[in-house]
Amino acid sequence: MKQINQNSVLVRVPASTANLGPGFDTLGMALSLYAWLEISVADTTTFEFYGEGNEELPKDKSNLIYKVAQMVFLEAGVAVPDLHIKFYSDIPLTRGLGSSATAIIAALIAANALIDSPLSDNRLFQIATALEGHPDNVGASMFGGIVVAAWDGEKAEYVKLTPPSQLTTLVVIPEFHLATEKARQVIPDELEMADAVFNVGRSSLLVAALATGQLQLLAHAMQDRLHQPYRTPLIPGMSHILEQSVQHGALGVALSGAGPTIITFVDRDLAATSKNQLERFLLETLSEQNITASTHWLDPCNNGSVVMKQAVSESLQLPFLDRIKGEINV
Ligand SMILES: Nc1ncnc2c1ncn2[C@@H]1O[C@H](COP(=O)(O)OP(=O)(O)OP(=O)(O)O)[C@@H](O)[C@H]1O
Ligand SMILES: N[C@@H](CCO)C(=O)O
Repeated sequence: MKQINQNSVLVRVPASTANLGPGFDTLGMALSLYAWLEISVADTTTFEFYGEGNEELPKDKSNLIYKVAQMVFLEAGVAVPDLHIKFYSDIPLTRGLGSSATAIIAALIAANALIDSPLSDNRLFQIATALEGHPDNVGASMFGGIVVAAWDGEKAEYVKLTPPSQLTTLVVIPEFHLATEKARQVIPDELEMADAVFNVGRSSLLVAALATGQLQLLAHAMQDRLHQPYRTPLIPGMSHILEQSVQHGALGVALSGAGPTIITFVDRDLAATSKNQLERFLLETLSEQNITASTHWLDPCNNGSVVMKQAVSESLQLPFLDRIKGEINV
């Protein structure tokens, strides 16, 4: 068995929005909202979680982060150590911003870095895709930018695009949780050919529009008939937001991942008054349905996961995080 040379590793992983409308299980974009994971070799396995909802996560060896780290050690043929796991996340759980993908990617990258990275990034991506069941969130969280990916159940292939510099996003995050598993159950097993053609056209146009910076095409290109129509009953107010956001200043709009968060794509030079108007529209539409929500302006994040270079003695404490959030621009 190989030996572990480092004591501690800290990684930062961005949130992601999946599908971008028509690219179900295929398109993902990293967002400027982050989770941090620090793992250290320890005598017994212990956990510290910070961030909304994270204190509820299992704090034993059934925890996703612990189990995924073990997969890396096992595949690399390294003696499985006990770990001290510290996780801090600004990414809300079960809201459509890829929290499960960030946990998986963070665990894979941190565990691999702890043992001097014997597994390639591509291998980590393959493991992450198989664990998550689709490559869109994990690809974006790992590589950053916009990831276009296809998985056949065995192998995932992807291309990363740099998001257009004019593009920013406004997300509206409802207070309620919606597990991806539940939001996948409502999608039918079969599809009309006309709807399939509709989505192939929109998804292809969307990738071309994003690759060439033709943001005026987003309103058309972000339309979907594959999953959003079936998920609208799960999110009251969503159909009105999908229909009306462009009239309220957005370039395009989509359900973020499996929801309930809705993401609007916005020209970063849009006038401040129009930005405020869009924000009000989103919040008021949900409020009319008695849904409390918050809005956040999030830029696309072109960097994927990063192993932070910091002294091993520094730990993942909140004052430390405040400092790295302010100082490190990766
Ligand atoms: N840090 C973590 N440690 C352990 N489990 C986690 C962690 N983060 C997320 N999870 C698991 O992932 C679940 C959320 O995943 P889910 O796919 O339902 O939503 P999401 O990933 O936030 O949204 P989406 O996939 O739609 O973008 C949580 O309920 C929890 O079980
Ligand atoms: N593509 C996935 C993303 C959420 O994990 C879905 O829409 O179900």
